[in-house]
Amino acid sequence: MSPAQHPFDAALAAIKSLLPHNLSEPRVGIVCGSGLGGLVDCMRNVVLVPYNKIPGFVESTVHGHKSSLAFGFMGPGEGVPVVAMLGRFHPYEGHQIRTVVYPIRVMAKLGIKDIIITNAAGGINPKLSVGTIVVIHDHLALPNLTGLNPLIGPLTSPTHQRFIPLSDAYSPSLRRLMFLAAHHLSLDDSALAEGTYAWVSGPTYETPAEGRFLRLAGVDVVGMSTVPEVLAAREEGLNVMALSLVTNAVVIPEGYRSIRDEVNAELAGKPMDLPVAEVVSHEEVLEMGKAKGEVMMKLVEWVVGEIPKML
Ligand SMILES: O=P(O)(O)O[C@@H]1C[C@H](O)[C@@H](CO)O1
Ligand code: HPA
Repeated sequence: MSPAQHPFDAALAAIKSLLPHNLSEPRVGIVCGSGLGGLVDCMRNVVLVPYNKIPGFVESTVHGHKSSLAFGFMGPGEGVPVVAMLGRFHPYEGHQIRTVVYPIRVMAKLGIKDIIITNAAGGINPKLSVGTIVVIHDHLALPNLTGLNPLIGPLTSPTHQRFIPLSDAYSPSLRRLMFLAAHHLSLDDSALAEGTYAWVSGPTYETPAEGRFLRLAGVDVVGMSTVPEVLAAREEGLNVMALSLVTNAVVIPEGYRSIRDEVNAELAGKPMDLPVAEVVSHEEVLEMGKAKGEVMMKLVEWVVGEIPKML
């Protein structure tokens, strides 16, 4: 790469050199969360571009995340040209926050106008069941509040605004389409919910106290991704929809668990029968992604088919 060349130009040139012309101008971008790479199965004429062929991209090191962009068509008829990230980058992998959002910027420069960002998340709101898909309408980004914001630093384009409002970050039109999709697919009301996503850095899952704190803060689901991508997408001027699949429950059951009470009850000859807190694992997260991925896939496919009719 010549020093005068902008890094985005190198990435765009590498991608385009590997694509047939009809796939090189995608309209919609999709980010596949943990266990949700099956979304590629509803794309046609798929061409994969491995991340290691794209300057500026790194590899995803997380199990369940591949490392390719998938280009293809989705939806009825000719279909809508889409690009899907099979595998994302998380700051906890050791990637710089700018690297984490770099693919979003590249997809924007390829011409996408709308982006659907998916993730696996822990349920904080006890009303949400494992397997529910949550349409995110707001977020609480603890790392942003303490200085890890992907938009810190020099602007990456002279057309970007320095200060980005987030009151309208999650497109009401796209969210509306999602609920129409659920109706169209005759899904139960409980299959699709709305809620606030908390971004935490990970890679540790929440302690019970952190779970309670997030609940008190009005959070519905918690995860380790998505928000940096949303911020970059908004800076790039994209319409954003973000979806969480609830893969596990975070909040511990009421009444759990005083060891002193337990010991005293045992000593009094009346052992307590208390529930044991769930211990979450990434394997469980991936399994739920596979089990419910098909519902997510059908919803996303329907929405993508409708997007060109939106304007
Ligand atoms: O990439 P996402 O947010 O879908 O993955 C979630 C958060 C962590 O990366 C991982 C924890 O199991 O799943
Ligand atoms: N916490 C944070 N991130 C997650 C979780 C969780 O419980 N489940 C899936 N991603």
